[in-house]
Amino acid sequence: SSSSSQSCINNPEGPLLPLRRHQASLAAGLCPPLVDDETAILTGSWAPWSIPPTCFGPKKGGERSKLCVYTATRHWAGGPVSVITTPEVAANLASYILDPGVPWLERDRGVPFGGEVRAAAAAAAAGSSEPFEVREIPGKGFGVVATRFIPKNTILMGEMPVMLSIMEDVEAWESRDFMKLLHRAANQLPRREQDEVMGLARQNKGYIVYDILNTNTFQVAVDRVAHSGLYPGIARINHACKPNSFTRYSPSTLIMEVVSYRDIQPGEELSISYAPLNILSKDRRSLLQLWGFNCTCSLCADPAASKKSDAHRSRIQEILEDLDKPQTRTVPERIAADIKEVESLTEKEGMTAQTGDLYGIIAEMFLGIGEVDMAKMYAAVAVRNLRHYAGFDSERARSAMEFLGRLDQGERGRERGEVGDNSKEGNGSSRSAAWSDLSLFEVDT
Ligand SMILES: C[S@@+](CC[C@H](N)C(=O)[O-])C[C@H]1O[C@@H](n2cnc3c(N)ncnc32)[C@H](O)[C@@H]1O
Repeated sequence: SSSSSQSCINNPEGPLLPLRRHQASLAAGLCPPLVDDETAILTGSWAPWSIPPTCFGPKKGGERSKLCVYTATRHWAGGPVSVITTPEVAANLASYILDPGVPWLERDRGVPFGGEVRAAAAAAAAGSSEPFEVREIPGKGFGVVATRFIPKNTILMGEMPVMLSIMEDVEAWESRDFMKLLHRAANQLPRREQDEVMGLARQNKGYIVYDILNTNTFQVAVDRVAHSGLYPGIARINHACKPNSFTRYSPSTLIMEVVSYRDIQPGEELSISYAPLNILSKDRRSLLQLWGFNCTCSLCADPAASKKSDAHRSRIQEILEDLDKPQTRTVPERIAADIKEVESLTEKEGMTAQTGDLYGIIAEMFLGIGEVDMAKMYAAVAVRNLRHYAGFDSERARSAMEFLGRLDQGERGRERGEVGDNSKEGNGSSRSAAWSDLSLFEVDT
């Protein structure tokens, strides 16, 4: 077992290590080297970072590792990035900064990475202008407006972060040290990106770089550790409760993409939801306060509209609970009615982007009553949906694909007579042993 669980102090199983060449070095017992302020002095080397890192230790008596700022002036797509993180995360990130294996990833994804990334990476392939532009929007500062018709499911932007800043356990370090690192992270960027970052919206609350990050970042997983990621182009897109676009993040490339959620007409402002799509209006309102503005969408501001929407959302919850009841599961008509209602409600609420999880739950429910073919059908829908809305290499899509894979394997095993017949009819309470350990929603460790 020791060969399969070769472990480095940093996380060798993280999403940042899918490449064969990394597996080979892990097997050879080579972990990516840790780089911090001290190793930089001792070895005279801090590759792939362009500048030796600056670090601070944890609060007095703290157990946590150092916190450092790392800047690379040219990552694989051509741009710069400053990262405030631990030496462990930085070590796993290092080779990805140079080469995440994009052709290999694009084959899996089936679509090339879009927009700015391609432009930056290829630099050559100039060409058609973007179908949108940044404009001033009354009451909102700037915003992004479509200049041409944009069909549904168009990849509008694909961007690498210019700053990443760790979000987990931040109390482990002195906040004044953190602020110094933020300041350095911005200052170490080339002039153009520095100006771009400093020109972004802020709320005039507290220290300036901190304020800018608070107002503009997305939470992203870097080596499975939560960071806030700053994507300056995408940061110009304003919030709407029923948005016309959505974002998806690729943990193996760090790319954030903006994709149209429906057809968009010229002159229409591009919008994304800053809050999860499925929450109730009071939670949405208080969440949006974090960005320092009052939500004026009808879902927030119009009592009748938000009441109706909240009722739909609560009903969706109820249906999911109903599907979980053994007495529902013995009545095919009731299952069918539940699924139909849930589909109609999510459609009404503009929550199609979240139905991947829903279909996953339905697939598990069918598996639980031994309806393997139905389980497979819904699992396949979940996979398709999650790959599109959450991203082809997202954790959610990955676990859905694994679930589907295990269903297929179980099926083949069953054909070979290795496990008993699962397709018992009628008896909703007996969850066949052969399937019982399958679950789509495993907690990530
Ligand atoms: C990520 S920025 C979006 C771009 C920003 N409007 C700008 O000028 O760069 C977030 C900030 O935009 C403003 N904003 C975003 N969505 C808004 C909305 N629906 N209504 C009013 N202001 C909004 C808020 O000031 C918020 O703090």
